[in-house]
Amino acid sequence: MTLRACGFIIFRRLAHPPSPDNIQYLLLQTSYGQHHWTPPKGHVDPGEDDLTTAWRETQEEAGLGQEHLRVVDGFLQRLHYQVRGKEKEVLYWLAELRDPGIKVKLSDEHQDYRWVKLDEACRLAKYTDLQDTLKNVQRFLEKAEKKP
Ligand SMILES: Nc1nc2c(ncn2[C@@H]2O[C@H](COP(=O)(O)OP(=O)(O)OP(=O)(O)OP(=O)(O)OC[C@H]3O[C@@H](n4cnc5c(=O)[nH]c(N)nc54)[C@H](O)[C@@H]3O)[C@@H](O)[C@H]2O)c(=O)[nH]1
Repeated sequence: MTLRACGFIIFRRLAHPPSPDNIQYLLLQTSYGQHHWTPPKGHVDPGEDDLTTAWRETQEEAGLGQEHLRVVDGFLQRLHYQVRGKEKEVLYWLAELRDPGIKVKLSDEHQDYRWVKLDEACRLAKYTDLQDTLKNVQRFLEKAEKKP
């Protein structure tokens, strides 16, 4: 059976420098395994719908809820990779931190977090599919800004 996880790619915009250089992404580092970096996400509980999972995991792992985040319409990315011989599907929605000063609160599952620009986010997220997803987000945001 395919493993399934859902989460949010979360970004914030700082007041300076001018856009798009002010866009930073939130990555969390696991406190277990290879200490890898990903956006907040986690396994779908039995009977739970995907978006509910994304919100629950984001609240549990980063302390961020609907009062802190604004979902960006029109973006949903699916990743497929293998974990210990099993297929895994991960769905990421996109959300912006409403107030860039809001603090992240980690759970025991993570040991560190960083707000980083695209280049550094791609360096931390060492998987090509996740790097491509982050690049897609950046393009998506830059295109949205150019719309009248
Ligand atoms: N002690 C211990 N405990 C673990 C371990 N493992 C899990 N636990 C427990 O599970 C709970 C987590 O539950 P949730 O939060 O609900 O689930 P998720 O958020 O889904 O978390 P996972 O960590 O299960 O899943 P992934 O992030 O998907 O990593 C799995 C593998 O895939 C690779 N990988 C990661 N991302 C990408 C990508 O974007 N692209 C590609 N291509 N590959 C990627 C990565 O290299 C890794 O080897 C924890 O509380 C622990 O109790 C472990 O190794 N040791």
